[in-house]
Amino acid sequence: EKFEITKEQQDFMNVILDAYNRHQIPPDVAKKLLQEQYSAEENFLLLTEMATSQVQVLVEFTKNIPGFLSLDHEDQIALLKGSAVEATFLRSAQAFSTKMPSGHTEVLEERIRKSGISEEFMTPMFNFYKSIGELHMVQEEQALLTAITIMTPDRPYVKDQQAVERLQEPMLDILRKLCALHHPGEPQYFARLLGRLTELRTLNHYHAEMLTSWRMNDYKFTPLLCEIWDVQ
Ligand SMILES: CC(C)c1onc(-c2c(Cl)cccc2Cl)c1COc1ccc2c(ccn2Cc2cccc(C(=O)O)c2)c1
Repeated sequence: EKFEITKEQQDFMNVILDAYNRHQIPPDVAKKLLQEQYSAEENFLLLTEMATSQVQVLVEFTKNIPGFLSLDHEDQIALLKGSAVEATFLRSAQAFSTKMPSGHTEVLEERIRKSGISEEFMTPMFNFYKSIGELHMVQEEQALLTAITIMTPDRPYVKDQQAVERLQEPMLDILRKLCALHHPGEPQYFARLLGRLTELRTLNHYHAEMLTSWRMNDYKFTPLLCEIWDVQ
């Protein structure tokens, strides 16, 4: 049956979901959101800490995606570097729309709005957060969409794109079936999810500009962020 999730697909899904849930931003980092006082510098430092923690979470999650560790090592790095910003946008969108305890969301939005990011990037960023929130994704869909984003074959410097395609395709098939299962009344739901992946790519461009403007104002990043985002 076209939409029947097979036993091995269910097992695969459980591996991805367990990895997605096991690696969370440490609660003390999320808690700081409420405590630290407001200033552009303080907000930037908090967001930098969250982004750094998010990259560590991302690396651990990625290592648990079946097949990732058997890829060429340089391709593993190319996939992580190529997807880090998109995966963080997805994770931060999900933090906004579901997991954050009430009250955190407003504080988080406030801190992002006052962290030295110029107005022109706020609109696309918060439009994306809104468009993800409106999808009401279940956890499995969130976890799979993140894994699919990471396993994007046409990232810069990926040598063996076919090997990445072979890992991404089975995940797209499971996602298609999950969408039919969890959103029976919306036959276009799967297509809408994939549309978000296209929107994500445009955010890479805005993010590169955000980095440039922060650096021009002498904001500093952590070594891990400098490495994954190729700055400094
Ligand atoms: C270096 C820093 C200023 C930065 O540069 N670009 C972005 C940046 C920005 Cl400003 C937006 C989107 C992507 C990036 Cl990289 C950021 C801030 O990055 C983050 C990273 C993670 C974020 C946030 C916001 C929320 N989250 C996720 C989150 C927070 C708290 C709890 C949980 C949880 O899972 O429990 C998750 C910001």
